[in-house]
Amino acid sequence: MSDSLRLSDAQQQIMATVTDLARADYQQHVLVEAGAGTGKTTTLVAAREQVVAEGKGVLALTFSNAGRQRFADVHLAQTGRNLPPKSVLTFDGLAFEVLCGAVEGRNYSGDGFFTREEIRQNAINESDQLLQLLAELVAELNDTWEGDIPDRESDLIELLELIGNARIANVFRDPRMYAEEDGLEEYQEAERTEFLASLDLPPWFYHLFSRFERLRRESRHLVGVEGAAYDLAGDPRALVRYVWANRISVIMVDEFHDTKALHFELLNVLIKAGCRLVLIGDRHQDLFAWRGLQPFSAFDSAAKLAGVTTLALPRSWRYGHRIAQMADRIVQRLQPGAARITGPRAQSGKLLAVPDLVAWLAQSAQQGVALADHCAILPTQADCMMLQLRLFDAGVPYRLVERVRPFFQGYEFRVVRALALLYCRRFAADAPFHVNSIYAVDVLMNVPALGLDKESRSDLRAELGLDGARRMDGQRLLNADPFTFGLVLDKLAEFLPPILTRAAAWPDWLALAVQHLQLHAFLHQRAQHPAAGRQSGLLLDELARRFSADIAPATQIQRWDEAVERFVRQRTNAGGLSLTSVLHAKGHEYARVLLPIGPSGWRRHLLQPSAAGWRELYVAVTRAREGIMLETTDEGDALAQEVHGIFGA
Ligand SMILES: Nc1ncnc2c1ncn2[C@@H]1O[C@H](COP(=O)(O)OP(=O)(O)OP(=O)(O)O)[C@@H](O)[C@H]1O
Repeated sequence: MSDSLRLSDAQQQIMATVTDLARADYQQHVLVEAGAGTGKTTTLVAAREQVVAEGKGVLALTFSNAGRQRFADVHLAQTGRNLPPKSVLTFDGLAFEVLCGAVEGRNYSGDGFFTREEIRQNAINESDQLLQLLAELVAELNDTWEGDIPDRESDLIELLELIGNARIANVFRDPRMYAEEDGLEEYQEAERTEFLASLDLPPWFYHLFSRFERLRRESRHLVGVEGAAYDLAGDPRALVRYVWANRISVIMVDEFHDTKALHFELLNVLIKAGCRLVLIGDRHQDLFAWRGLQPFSAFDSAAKLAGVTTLALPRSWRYGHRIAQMADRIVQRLQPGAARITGPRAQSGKLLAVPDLVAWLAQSAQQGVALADHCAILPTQADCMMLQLRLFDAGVPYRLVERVRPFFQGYEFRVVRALALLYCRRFAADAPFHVNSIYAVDVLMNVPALGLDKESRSDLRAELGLDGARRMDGQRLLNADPFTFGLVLDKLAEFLPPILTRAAAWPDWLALAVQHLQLHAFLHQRAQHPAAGRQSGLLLDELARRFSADIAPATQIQRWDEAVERFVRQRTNAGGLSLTSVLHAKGHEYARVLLPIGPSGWRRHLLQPSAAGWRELYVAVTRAREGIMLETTDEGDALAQEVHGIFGA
């Protein structure tokens, strides 16, 4: 334990209970419910040291890689030592260890999930192989589904993500999904379709999911780390062998709020293997509101375990009483009468509300204010795109955290760019050629309203060099030249609906194209969830508005390219503001958290409150150590009142 950190009484009580649990000769468990920033990870790391000192084998589990890294970092900071290998794993990481591991020449997995030879040859895992398997399956299924399943590489990556989420959510354990395809009565088929529609999933998704899972299991080489917990749930004895062989008797789960039914099944297996559980989490940080499914109540299930002691950590260390008050007001809306969240009075926390966040940031950047410890947190990635656009315009340097894409690589930007190119080629001077234009056209080719069949699409892709080999850095080697590119545009233009083949002035043509190519529907279908689909539509409108300026589209494209290049150069050496979505902000902390309260921000969370929405706002607010900064838009009394009600601003 580092000298600078003195554990509070509540933290010490947890330590003492964990020590008792490790020493006791009967099975006990501890469940700690605590608010954000109350020192959950800090306490768990300290408790782990104590259990190790008792001579017991302990395994710490988290859900995300970020959580695992944070656990390891806190351990290093507290003890000055690195954790021994494999002592903190994600659930999927543990499952992978178990399914691929062996002890004294015997696999943990009873039916020899992998042979030693396979492990030696490293034949396992590799998401590239998963992608290949999925690509083959999609190609096969598309014969039946007439090309409805999107099949570009980026689509396949998104489909893998969707399949991963479907696994965690265990949606296909729903009785409506059980029946085998061949034996389905008509009404069962209707029920299944309805269930899929209620999750906003297309009808082919069930077929894709179930066939993919079957193939993946059969091929055995293709178990990836991601989603491995799902496979392990089908082989519980392997898990028992693993903990016995490694003499693990205490399991600690950080981020317990992320436990889904699937993971709880594994925890039950661990209990049957004789392990004691130490579970710590914050029920309000469960953000897994995937497609409107009822979240699994891990805390309620854990509270019913035999021999469980429930404890709490009441006080935040991260932020002072002012931010604690905001967090508390959100929690009270989620769960009236919930235990109050408090923070030290001496550490007050700042609240600043400005009408234009971007202008404030631009001014601060000019005055040399370091923005590196500031993070703008938005509800979805699509919201991040909109803010990016504003930051980009104002020349404010920013850094994208985790999977947030630069807006100029998003579908919305690419599809509008491709339309501008088509217009140039058909009605104006020739279309400017640039590698980004090839990617843009590739997106447009997938718009269903254009009606390209699979063959035409793949011919055009081949002409653009999009099926070509990859370079070492994973980028494709695009070999199209301006001449071929022009021909591809001509061929693509043949698929335009008649109304778009008639000459019209530029911005009017663009508006017609957005409407007649049903681009909102296209983006909605590609979004991970409906809210993201709506935001994606707003971004499309905004980009279309920008491209509608009274300047020739060719000039506009060139200007964008120059601006993007400038921006990328500037970004590489700037310690700019971080920008992320709430999902990726989890587990991190920043000095200042910036929350835009506009249409592409937290507005709908305040005006159309829902439990999932409140949880997201709670996570965003509680990432702040020193202050919250709001961008308040003048959108009427109702919003102003809500902002006042939560933030006191
Ligand atoms: N006893 C203590 N004294 C001083 N600071 C502490 C103490 N316990 C925790 N902290 C500090 O409080 C902050 C939050 O701690 P920690 O990350 O462990 O909280 P958490 O509850 O796991 O957070 P989250 O809810 O975001 O996962 C850290 O900066 C940590 O160093």
